[in-house]
Order: sequence, then C-alpha cells, then structure tokens
Amino acid sequence: MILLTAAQTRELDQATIEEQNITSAELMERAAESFVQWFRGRYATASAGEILVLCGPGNNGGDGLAAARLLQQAHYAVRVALLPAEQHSADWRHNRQRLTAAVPVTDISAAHLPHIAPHTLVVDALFGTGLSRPLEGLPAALVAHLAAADARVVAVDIPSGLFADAPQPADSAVVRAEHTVSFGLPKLAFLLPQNAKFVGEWHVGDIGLSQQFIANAASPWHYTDAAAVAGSLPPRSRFSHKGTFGHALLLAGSRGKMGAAVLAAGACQRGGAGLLTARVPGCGYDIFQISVPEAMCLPDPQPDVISELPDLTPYQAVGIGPGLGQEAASLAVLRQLLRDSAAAPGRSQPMPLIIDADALNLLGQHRELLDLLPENTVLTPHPKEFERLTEPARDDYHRLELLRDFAQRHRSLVVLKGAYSCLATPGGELHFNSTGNPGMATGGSGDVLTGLLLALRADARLLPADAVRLGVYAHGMAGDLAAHETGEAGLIAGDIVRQLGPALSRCSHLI
Ligand SMILES: NC(=O)C1=CN([C@@H]2O[C@H](COP(=O)(O)OP(=O)(O)OC[C@H]3O[C@@H](n4cnc5c(N)ncnc54)[C@H](OP(=O)(O)O)[C@@H]3O)[C@@H](O)[C@H]2O)[C@@H](O)CC1
Ligand SMILES: Nc1ncnc2c1ncn2[C@@H]1O[C@H](COP(=O)(O)OP(=O)(O)O)[C@@H](O)[C@H]1O
Ligand SMILES: [K+]
Repeated sequence: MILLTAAQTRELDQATIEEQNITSAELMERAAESFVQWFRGRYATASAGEILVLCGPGNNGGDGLAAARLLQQAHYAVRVALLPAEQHSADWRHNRQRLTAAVPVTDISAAHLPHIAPHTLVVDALFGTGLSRPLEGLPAALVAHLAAADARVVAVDIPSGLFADAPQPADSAVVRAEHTVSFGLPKLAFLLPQNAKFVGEWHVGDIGLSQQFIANAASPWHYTDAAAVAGSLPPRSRFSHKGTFGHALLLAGSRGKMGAAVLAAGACQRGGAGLLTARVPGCGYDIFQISVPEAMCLPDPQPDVISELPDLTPYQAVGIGPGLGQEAASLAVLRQLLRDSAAAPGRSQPMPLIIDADALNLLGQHRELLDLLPENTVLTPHPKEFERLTEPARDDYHRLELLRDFAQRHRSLVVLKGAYSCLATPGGELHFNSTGNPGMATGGSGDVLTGLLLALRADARLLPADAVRLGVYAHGMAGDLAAHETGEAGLIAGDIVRQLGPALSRCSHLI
C-alpha cells in the first residue's frame, strides 16, 4: 500500500469524484458513514453519554457535521460546537443545512469555549489534511481547553493541528486523540513515534477512493501489508534439496552473549535456510552445538571473541553482529568480511551480507568501512545504532531523511527498527512495516530478525529488497502470533523464533 502527501490526498479526492461521477458531498457522506460505522462498533449508545462534535470551517468540519447527523439518527445524544470562520467550504454549508434542530449547535468563541465534563466523548473535526499552518489563537486555545478537560477524543481523519506528512514546530497545539479514524490510506504522520501521543490508535475506513489514482501515484512511502508480501515466498519445488535454499554463515556471540548467536541461528533455521554454519568464540562451542543441533559450528581459536573470518567460498549469505562485542579482533574480522564479500571468488554478485548490533556499532566507529559495503548489504539498526552510523536526528521526519540518504548513498537496504520498522532501499523507497507489537520490545528480538533475514538473503530465489521486506513483515507477524499465546509482557525472543514457521507459512499462502 502506498502513502500519500496531504496534497496528493486532495488530488485523490478530486480524481475519485471525477472517475466515479459523484459529487464531493457524496464523497463526504461516505467518509461520515465510514466514521460513524467505526464509532458504532466501538461505543454503545447507552454508555457513550452526550457526544460533543467540534467542527472547523473546511471539509473536515463538514465530515463532523455529517457525522453528527448520522450519530443522532443512530440514537446517540449529540451536540455540535462550531469554530467561527469568515468562509466555509461548500460541503460544510451543505451539511450544516442538513443538520436538524434535534442536534443543538453552539458557536465557539474565546469567551464561550464549550463546557466539557471529564471523560466526555469528543469528536475532533476541526482540521484535517487542509491544515495550512500551525494552530494559533482561538483554535489553539480550544485544543488546550480540550486537553485540560480530560475528554476522550476521537479524531476525524487526523488529529487537528497535526500535519499529515511534515513536522510541526515543537509545542504547537495538536489535539491528543485516543483514536483516529481516517479514510482510504493511513497517513505518514501515524507511523512516527513522535506523533503517537496525538494519534492514539488509528483506523482506516474504505470509502471507495480511486484505485487507479492510488496505483499511479508517485510516492517514496509504502506500507507493507499482507497484499505487499503476498507471493514473495515461492513454494518449494518437489525436487528441492538443502542446497536449493542456500548455505548461510552466521558470525555471532562472545563470552556472556551466546544467547544472541543461538537466537539468530534458530531464526535462520526456522527461516528456511538449507544449511547454517555458525562462527562462534571458542567458549561458545558446546553452548551452540547443544542449543542448535541442526546447525554446524566453526569455533574460533580465541575463547572469548571471534577473531578469524572463515573462508567464504561455501556460503550464499553472511550475517554478522548479534552478541559480537566490539573488540579489535572482531573489527578486523568485519573489515576482512567486507573486503572478501565485495569480490568473492567465482561470484558475479557480491556476497549478500546482514550487518546488525555490534557490527553496526563498529561501522559507526570506523566510518571509512562504509565505503566497503557491497551493494544491497542489509543493515538493521535501531534508532540509537542508526544515529551512531549517521548523526543525531532533529525529529522523526529528519531521521527518515537521513535513512533515505544513507541507503541511497551506500546502495544498501537499511531496516530502521521500531514499532513501524522502516526499510529504506537503494532506490529511495521507504517501506513501513505493519506487523509486530510492543511485546517484541524485549532483548533478543532483533537477533531473531537478523537470523531470519540471513536465511531469506541466502535463498537465491528472492530479490534482495523483497527478501528483506518479507523478513521484516514475517518477524512482526511471528511476534503477533507469539503474543497471542503469551501476552505482550510474557513474550520472549525465543517465542518469536518458534512462530517464524507459521508466520512464513501464512505469508506464502497470502494472495
Ligand atoms: N481525503 C479524503 O479522502 C476525504 C477527505 N475528506 C475530509 O476533508 C478534509 C480536508 O478538508 P479541507 O481540504 O477542506 O481542509 P480542512 O482540514 O477541513 O481545513 C481547511 C480549512 O481550515 C483552514 N485552516 C487551515 N489551517 C488552519 C489553521 N492553522 N488555523 C486556522 N484555520 C486553518 C483553511 O483555511 P486557509 O488555510 O485557506 O486559510 C480552511 O478553511 C479531510 O481531512 C477529510 O476530513 C472527506 O470529506 C472526503 C474524503
Ligand atoms: N513496539 C513495537 N512494535 C513492533 N515491533 C517492535 C516493537 N518494539 C520492538 N519491536 C521489534 O523488535 C525488534 C527489536 O530489535 P532490537 O532493538 O535490535 O532488540 P535486541 O537488540 O534486544 O535484539 C525490532 O525488530 C523491532 O522492530
Ligand atoms: K480532525
């Protein structure tokens, strides 16, 4: 699924109206119906109390007026408060006229801010994607009044005061919604941690927007949903053998951090690797062999850290980093790996690499190594690791710019991990992942992702970016399946490993 800018969203409305030969009022009616359908599913009339709908002067306010009418018809107690304006949109006026006397309407002024009892359900239809500047004056005072009232806010389309696709100045007034009910496509703003306190839980209703416009729209932003990964894991041929799916090499672990190696190796096995060999420090040999009997093990001559790179000839992909430590000997191994991978003997393509955790930190300390990264190398930093590779970001939007620039400059596939992990491609695309849950915020979850991506990059049937997008999606789905069994608090990284098989199987059955 693609994500659009606010300007493209307006074009999409227009394209839908023209393509389907409907009026803009009819499209607004669909939006209001979609909102009310969600609302009715969430709040029973008996327990909702009196609902206050706050309406601005544009089409977002028009949605609010139409929703107030439909809510009243559905037997909710509703009142409306209008923000004063010199001009109103045509569809606002249309819906103002359609509102019957059964819905009390008041005008908002600085002297008459609406009374809001604690826990009142408030529908925020002040401003939507037409927001042209930060809120000031009366709208800002109203937002502060709403926050002070401790109301339960449901935002129409987007919380008022929040830009859909760009940062707003710090401390500008933005409504804090418990739920945001949007139309057609999610907005970029919903996916960024800095906006979570405004957006709350978000939902997107289908209002029949032009699929043709969406398919042809140019945007760097994508949202990886089930449809986006459907078919990206080909079925296994009846006559396939372990060589078909690649031999992966994992360099992971140090004294006290062998768990990272075991988790990554387990994930690589569950991710479908034909063969896995792990390079671990000498002290990890028994631990590894006992924990992951399916894998082969090449213990390092050094007891505590990895100090020597094995010959890469037998392997189709190499993963390095989980639990590695940042010793000088391991830095030398990383440097050698980058050199050997760029021009692996007998290969037309560079060796597929996955670089994570301490290997990323080593890259951050020795940035000259970034120039050695082979094309399509996968890096999986969390925001702190990413900062070490680049620079501190001013905000989440700036971090996305840094991410995109980095992936383009180094021709790499970078997964910025988080609630909506974002894959940046060498071509400048950003793919936000839709699966996963806060239960995955637990030590070792990232090691599991590294192992899974290693397996998928070793599988020559998959294109590099498709493998990573699928891996990130299946990892999140495995986390969701695991949380279903354990609850979020009880989830541990090993649970994600155990659910990778079912998750991948679901992905391969998606259509
Ligand atoms: N997307 C869809 O599929 C569909 C979208 N629909 C709905 O339409 C919404 C977009 O409507 P919209 O374009 O009329 O803009 P909206 O957000 O109501 O605000 C514009 C008004 O606010 C004003 N204004 C702006 N900033 C301001 C500020 N800081 N302080 C004060 N005033 C400010 C601005 O004035 P101006 O900038 O011209 O000075 C103008 O008067 C969209 O979010 C969705 O809810 C559905 O109905 C149909 C399907
Ligand atoms: N709130 C969340 N929602 C979805 N996924 C999450 C959330 N928190 C963490 N994750 C996922 O869990 C993994 C954590 O990785 P990382 O921070 O490297 O952990 P570790 O270093 O402990 O292995 C990432 O893939 C991330 O996307
Ligand atoms: K709104």
